[in-house]
Amino acid sequence: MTTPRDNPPSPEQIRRAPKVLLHDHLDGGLRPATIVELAAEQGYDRLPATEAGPLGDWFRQAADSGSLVRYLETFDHTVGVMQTPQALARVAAECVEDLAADGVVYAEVRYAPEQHVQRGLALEEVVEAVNEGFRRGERQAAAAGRRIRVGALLTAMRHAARALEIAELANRYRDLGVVGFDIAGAEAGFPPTRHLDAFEYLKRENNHFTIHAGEAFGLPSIWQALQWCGADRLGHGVRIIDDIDVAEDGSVKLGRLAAYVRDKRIPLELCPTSNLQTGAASSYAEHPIGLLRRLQFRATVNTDNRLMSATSMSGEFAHLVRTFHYSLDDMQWFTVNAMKSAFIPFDERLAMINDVIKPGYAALRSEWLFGGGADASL
Ligand SMILES: O=c1[nH]cnc2c1ncn2[C@@H]1O[C@H](CO)[C@@H](O)[C@H]1O
Ligand SMILES: [Zn+2]
Repeated sequence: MTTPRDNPPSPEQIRRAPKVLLHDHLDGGLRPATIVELAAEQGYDRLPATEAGPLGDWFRQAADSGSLVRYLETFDHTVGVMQTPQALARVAAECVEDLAADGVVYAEVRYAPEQHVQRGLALEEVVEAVNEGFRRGERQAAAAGRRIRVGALLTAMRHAARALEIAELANRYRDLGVVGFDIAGAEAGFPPTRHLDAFEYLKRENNHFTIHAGEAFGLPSIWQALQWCGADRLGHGVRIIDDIDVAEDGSVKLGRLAAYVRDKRIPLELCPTSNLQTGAASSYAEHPIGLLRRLQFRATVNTDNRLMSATSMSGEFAHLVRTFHYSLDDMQWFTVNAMKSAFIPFDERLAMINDVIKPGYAALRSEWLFGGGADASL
C-alpha cells in the first residue's frame, strides 16, 4: 500500500527539510549583486557584466562548457573580488545566510587561501577573515530563527606547489574553525600524488582531508586519492561508476576498487548539476547517483558551486526527486550519510543526526496527518 508518506516531497518541504552540505566552494557561491558591489569597491574592472542579473546568467552559461578547465576559468572573476578581509568576511557571512535560508543545518565550505593573497594578505589573514564571516553568518541566521553550523576546509590548488604549506595552515587553525583540507583544480595531468607530502603530514597529525578525484579523470585518480594519499572522502568520485558493471538482466558486479569504496564506506561528495556542466555526466537520469544510491554506497548530495550552477541544496534535491522519485526517506538517507561523513567529532555528528536531522524529517513526514497545513514554522 502506498501512503501519503511515500509521496515525493513538495519544493517547500524540500527547502524546509534539514540538509547537510559537504562540498561547496566559497568562491563558487557568491551572490551576483555582491560581486558587482565588491568589484566597484576594489576597482576590479574585468567583470563580463556589470549588473547582477546578466552577470549571474554569464556565470551559469560560461560554466556550461562541458570542460572542467573552461568551467574553472570563471573563478577568475570571483577570486578577483575576494582580496580584502572585508570582502572575504562579507562573502563568507552571506554564504552562511544563504545556506541557512535554504534549510542547511551543517556545512563544510572550502576555498583556497593561496588564491586570496593577490593584494598582499597573509594566508593567516585570509583564514581569519573567512572565519569571522562564517561566525557572523551563523549569528545572523540564528537571529532569523535558523540554526546552522559551518566549518571551513582549506583547499590547495593541484597545479600549484603550496599544498604542504596549506596543509600546515589547516592544522594550525584546527579547532579554530577549520575542519579539514582538500585539493582542487584541473584534474587531468595533476595527479594527487604530486602532493603526497601534504597528505602524509596530515595523517601524522591525525587530521582529515578530502580530495577532488574521479570528476574529469577516472579510476586511476580515485585509486591514487585513496590508496596512495589516504583520502577520508572523495570530492565527486562519480567516475567510480567505471568500475561497476550492470548486465542486461540488471545484475551488478563491482570491480575491486568500487567494492573497496563501498565496503569501506568511503563518502562520495556527489554534485549532480556541476557534473552535467563539466561533462562528467550527460543528464540527471543518467547520473550515477541513482545507481550508487541503490547499491548503498556512502553517497551524499552537494552543490559544488551554487553561482556557476545556479543551484542550491534544495535545487539539487528537487532535480533528484523529479528524476528518481525520491521520498523524504531518501532525502534523510543522503543527509544522514553526509552527517556521518563530516569532519567534526563523532559525538557532535551523532547529536546532529539524532537531535536535528531525524526529528526534522519526522516532523515533515507527519504533516500529511494534519492535512498538510501543520507546523509551517519548521
Ligand atoms: O568541481 C571542481 N573541480 C575541481 N576544482 C574546482 C571545482 N570547483 C571549484 N574548483 C576550484 O577550487 C578552487 C577553490 O575553491 C576554485 O577557485 C576552483 O578553481
Ligand atoms: Zn568542487
